[in-house]
Amino acid sequence: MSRGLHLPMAFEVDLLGLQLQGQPVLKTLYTALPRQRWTAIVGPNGAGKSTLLRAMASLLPAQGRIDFLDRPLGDWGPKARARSLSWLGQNESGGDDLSAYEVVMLGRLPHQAWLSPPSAEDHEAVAQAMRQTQCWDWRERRLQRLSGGERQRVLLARALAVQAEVLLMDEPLAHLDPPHQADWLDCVRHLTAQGRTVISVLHELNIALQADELVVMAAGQVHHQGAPADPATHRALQAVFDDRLQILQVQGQWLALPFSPAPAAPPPAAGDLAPVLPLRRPA
Ligand SMILES: Nc1ncnc2c1ncn2[C@@H]1O[C@H](COP(=O)(O)OP(=O)(O)OP(=O)(O)O)[C@@H](O)[C@H]1O
Repeated sequence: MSRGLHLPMAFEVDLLGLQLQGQPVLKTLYTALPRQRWTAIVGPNGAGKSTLLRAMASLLPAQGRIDFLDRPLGDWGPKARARSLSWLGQNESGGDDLSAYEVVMLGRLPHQAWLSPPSAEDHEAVAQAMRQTQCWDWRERRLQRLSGGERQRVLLARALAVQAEVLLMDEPLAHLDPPHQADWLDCVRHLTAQGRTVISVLHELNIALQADELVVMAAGQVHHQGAPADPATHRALQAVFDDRLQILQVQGQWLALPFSPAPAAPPPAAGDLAPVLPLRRPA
């Protein structure tokens, strides 16, 4: 996705940099993320993926320009932004004493007036989101009593209950088993079919390769942006992962397989080279 294209964008990010505790974490960086699509942000550990996503969620101040739905992010009021932009963070803490239902209801706060009780519409949105992520059956259980994967499904339901136009998700598949990863994929496809936008940071490259668009990051910059089937995207992925990745197509689906370069064969020991001769009794 290059500068100057006038497709409708969920985000246009033109950064001069972002520092954390005096350390430059993001450098000069440009990316435009299309609306009604699923974009996956990938790259090695420490590339700056979460930092970029947090800057887009207004959780970190960045130097430069971030436009959200064609308006500068800073021009959005907190409530209007919270209704339009849903956030699922990485390893989120808090809410441990609340029931799963109460946690998901927190996603409805941007729709509620101060101190007013949840409306029928709020309860309906919560029930729908909890059924979608299959956590309705344990809605009465405290968050602290749930396994990592169960907890993640509750937090995902909270993000869905917002019913925002754009969803930002940092490592949404953390702790999810393969069937629930597949359910997450179905959920994302359902959201984009409804006209929503999903932007996710993912480590699971085989899942990321099913996105509509990939942003490949390395060392605080966008190294490449393109379609998952584009050979240039494959080359970029291989480059940022130090060529320790093979990208193959199996039954129409792109797969990324990590591999170790074969260790050099050790030189043979002298004894290994000696011909093995049949022993003969001397005549
Ligand atoms: N609060 C902080 N203060 C200083 N440096 C930080 C802080 N948070 C993160 N960093 C550094 O910023 C860099 C980018 O971190 P970030 O979490 O954005 O990377 P990432 O690509 O999401 O990594 P990962 O794949 O490991 O989750 C890392 O080198 C990290 O050590």
